[in-house]
Amino acid sequence: MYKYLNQINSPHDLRRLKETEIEVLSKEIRRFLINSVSKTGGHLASNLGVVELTLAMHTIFDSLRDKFIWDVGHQSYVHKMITGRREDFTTLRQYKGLSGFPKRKESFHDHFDTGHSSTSISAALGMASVRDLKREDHSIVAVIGDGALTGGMAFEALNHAGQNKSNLLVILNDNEMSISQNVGGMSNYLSKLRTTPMYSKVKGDVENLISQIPAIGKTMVKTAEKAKDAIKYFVVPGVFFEELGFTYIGPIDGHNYNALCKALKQSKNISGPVLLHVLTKKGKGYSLAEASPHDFHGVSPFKVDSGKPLSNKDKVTYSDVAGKSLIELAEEDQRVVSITAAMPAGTGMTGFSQRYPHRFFDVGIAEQHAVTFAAGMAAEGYKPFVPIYSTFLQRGFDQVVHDVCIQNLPVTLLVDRAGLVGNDGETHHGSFDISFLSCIPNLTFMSPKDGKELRAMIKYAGKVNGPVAIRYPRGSAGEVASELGEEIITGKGEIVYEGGKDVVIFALGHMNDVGLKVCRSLQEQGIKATLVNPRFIKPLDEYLILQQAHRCKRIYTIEDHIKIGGFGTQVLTLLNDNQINKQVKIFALPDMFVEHGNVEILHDFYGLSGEKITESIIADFVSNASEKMMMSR
Ligand SMILES: Cc1ncc(C[n+]2csc(CCOP(=O)(O)OP(=O)(O)O)c2C)c(N)n1
Ligand SMILES: CC(=O)[C@@H](O)[C@H](O)COP(=O)(O)O
Ligand SMILES: [Mg+2]
Repeated sequence: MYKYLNQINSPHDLRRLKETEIEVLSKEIRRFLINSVSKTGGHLASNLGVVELTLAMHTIFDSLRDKFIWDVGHQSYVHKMITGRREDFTTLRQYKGLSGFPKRKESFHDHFDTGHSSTSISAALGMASVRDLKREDHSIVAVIGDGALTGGMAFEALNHAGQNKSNLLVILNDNEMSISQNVGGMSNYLSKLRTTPMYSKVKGDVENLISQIPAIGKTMVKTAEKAKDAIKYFVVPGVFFEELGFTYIGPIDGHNYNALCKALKQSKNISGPVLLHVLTKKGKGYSLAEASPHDFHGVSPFKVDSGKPLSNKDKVTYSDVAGKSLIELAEEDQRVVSITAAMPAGTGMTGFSQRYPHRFFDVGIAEQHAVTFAAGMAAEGYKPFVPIYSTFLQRGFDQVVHDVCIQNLPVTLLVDRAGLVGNDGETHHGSFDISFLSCIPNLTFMSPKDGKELRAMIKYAGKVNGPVAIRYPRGSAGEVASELGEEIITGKGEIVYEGGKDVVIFALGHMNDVGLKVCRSLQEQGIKATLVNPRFIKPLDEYLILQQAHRCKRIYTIEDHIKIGGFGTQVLTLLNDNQINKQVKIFALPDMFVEHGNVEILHDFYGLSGEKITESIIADFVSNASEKMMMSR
């Protein structure tokens, strides 16, 4: 079935194949990827686009000695396939299975872990600098997409690399797409490079030509220099990168294996940093993905013929609710705008962007900028909302502190993908936001138990004249009724289930679902439990928490977040400050990076499933009862 693919046991095997055989191999790789990812889910379109590029890199370089750094890393599947991990693709992104991103612990061919965007050039430059200090001579290659190039870190690194002068190859994989359509001035500049009449002109020819312009006399020299510069700007391809100190090669057809090999070889002989501009098609070889690369960027299992997902995708997600609620708010309040850092669809904002194109801003993969941009708008009297994944907000921490909260500006962070996200794993779980946000003065911080409450919280945020954050998870928000849900009052929680005084459970946000199951199971065992939805992480509903803590024998908290600095520790501090000396058990994630896998499996493993929590609470009651018996003897 896979004539040539089956012959590739290591990258060295590539060098035995002829050009025509590489062409067939490329098709086989694409067929393998489509079939395999259609069963497991994963990042498809980006990988289909880099087949020839990856093969050429492995032909010209030796990935055990030379170091490839894949930006974001979602396009590293082909690299994984030909570095001995093809068999593992049945387990892709599953619990204990193959990671969807490069992992140093997975293979000696992976030299740097990625997942968040725009880190590759910095990491590559760091490695190149050590190589130079040690006087070693291997190659370092960063592969960065046009989307990832919109991230500030990439520019910071280009700026440094141009001056540093270390030998370093940056391959710019330009497919004119981020997850959605790419945006920004750099993206426009790359489009111009694609269409320049100098398309394949080698820059040396042009520079030669320029150097032949005669310069006579002092004024003439100056004029000639100016003219040279002007000409250079018009005719030297990639002058932006050239001026930064890079040698620019390209653009090269990224699906032409021979041309790629030639350009990679050429780059090896150039001293200093080189930028190789490669043009590829996202989704190449799968017509549905070529036509709609956005839909096949990250997929759940799907039918290959139709491209339709296998499972029912009609569930309303928290992101959907956020998008709809923001449209409603924008209707009422002209000052409401929405800002995304390259995640319009993932954050549920497609509808908003269509409805209010002039009030919607996609700033590229630039979370820091997104937050400060929002602060600027807020300072001018607008009400910016920033829907952003919890994990990517980590990038914007200082901006939240320095630009939003110190000035007490009315920016609302819609912290999507809070808690464990599942298959993307440790780089993407949203398990730190409570720790890093709740310590910031002026911020109001909430978490809804369901979609209905999210809608109410967004409405409430619209009225707050200061910074607000609302955290909610990836996935289904349950049924969202058309009415708004209970009114949100600052610092007020609610009792969700009144079962009695043996146990009180404070469950944060979506963990109320679990909390409810636990209460019912405990009830069956004769343990009377009450469930409280605190709604607010900041300010805490101190009255309700203290009241319930006084009244109940045992106190538990549940959150989809790490324990350190989380919601439970704040409850603990409150009780301590109020001299309530009862034992509190915090159900939260441990102090470690949680691996990839299905969220239910992970929650169960880390003791956050209804079953595990119920068992643990019952065990407390049993051990307490036996302690009492021992003491009475
Ligand atoms: C800091 C950060 N923000 C957002 C993302 C989400 N994200 C993953 S891939 C991607 C688009 C990348 O586009 P590009 O680099 O051009 O790669 P392509 O998929 O087009 O090959 C985005 C926005 C991320 N991984 N990291
Ligand atoms: C690679 C990356 O960062 C994104 O593609 C991410 O995987 C999207 O996650 P969601 O599927 O939760 O939108
Ligand atoms: Mg791209």
